[in-house]
Amino acid sequence: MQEIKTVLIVGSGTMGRKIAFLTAAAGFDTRIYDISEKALADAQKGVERIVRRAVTRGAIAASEEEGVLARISSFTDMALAAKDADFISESIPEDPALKGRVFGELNKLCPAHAIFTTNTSSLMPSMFADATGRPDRFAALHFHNPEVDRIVDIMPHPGTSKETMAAIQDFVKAIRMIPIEMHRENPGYVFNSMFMSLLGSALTLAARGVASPEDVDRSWMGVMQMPIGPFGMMDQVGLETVWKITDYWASVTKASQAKANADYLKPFVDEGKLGAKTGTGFYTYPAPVWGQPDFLEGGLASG
Ligand SMILES: NC(=O)c1ccc[n+]([C@@H]2O[C@H](COP(=O)([O-])OP(=O)(O)OC[C@H]3O[C@@H](n4cnc5c(N)ncnc54)[C@H](O)[C@@H]3O)[C@@H](O)[C@H]2O)c1
Repeated sequence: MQEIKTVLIVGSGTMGRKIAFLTAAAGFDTRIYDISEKALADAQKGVERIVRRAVTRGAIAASEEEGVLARISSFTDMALAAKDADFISESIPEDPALKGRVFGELNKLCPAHAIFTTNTSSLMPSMFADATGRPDRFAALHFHNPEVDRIVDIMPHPGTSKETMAAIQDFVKAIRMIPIEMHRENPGYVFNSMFMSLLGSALTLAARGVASPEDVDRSWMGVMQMPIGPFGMMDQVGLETVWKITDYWASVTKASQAKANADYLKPFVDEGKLGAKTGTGFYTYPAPVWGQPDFLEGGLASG
């Protein structure tokens, strides 16, 4: 398997820029490709903030800051971005047709040895493996929040080669993350599959009017001794993302409760109440009540 020197990040949004930081910090020549100069300009500022936060929390030394930024270059020209790329990490919107089309274009422009990975949250790599044109060198490589945790899922589809899985494992270790090697496709990977069950159960309780989001969170936080509950977590993820995933799986599984849960989330999305990033979701930010010392007592105090 070819040595990996140059990593191409496709899509420079929330995830692409975080992954770009990881690969640049690990010493890889890192290219970011996006469709517009505006997206790349935003990403540049975003990466700078990520680098500064990494220095603050001690993930890299202040003296490394310039070197990390210098290893990252940005492109709107796919051919230039793809030239000599050894490893591709894709983080574009969650649409199998779009992902397949973009990988198909990349296949024509990237070297034959390059490995293709998708950071999809909820799609199966087999849905667009053939469209990549190199299914044996394609798998999902899924990050959670690399600024907070180091867990990364590697999920093959039935056509992924063993060599590709081994090369991805090595790459994950090289960027100082912890690989969770999956043996087969599974919606939600490992962590998210447990996590989505929790969020789904919490949504069901609220959507059916069994208990308020605050009390659902209190229950989870109080019993499990956790600093945040499922609705607080949904606000962190972004309610449009939670809605999209809930709605997508409701349509795939035809589960009526999942559809009711998606409908419960939709007004938040329509009103732009997307959670922590917009200042309002189930809670208001930057100081949500679930972070207050007396939150657990809240039920008693108000009741
Ligand atoms: N946000 C998360 O917490 C998270 C976590 C893990 C995985 N993911 C997955 O990562 C992927 C990206 O999510 P995100 O939150 O970073 O999205 P985002 O909307 O923040 O960013 C998507 C980026 O892709 C760009 N883009 C759109 N079409 C493109 C194209 N044809 N070619 C190149 N770039 C294009 C957009 O301009 C944007 O910069 C999704 O598949 C999502 O499911 C998200």
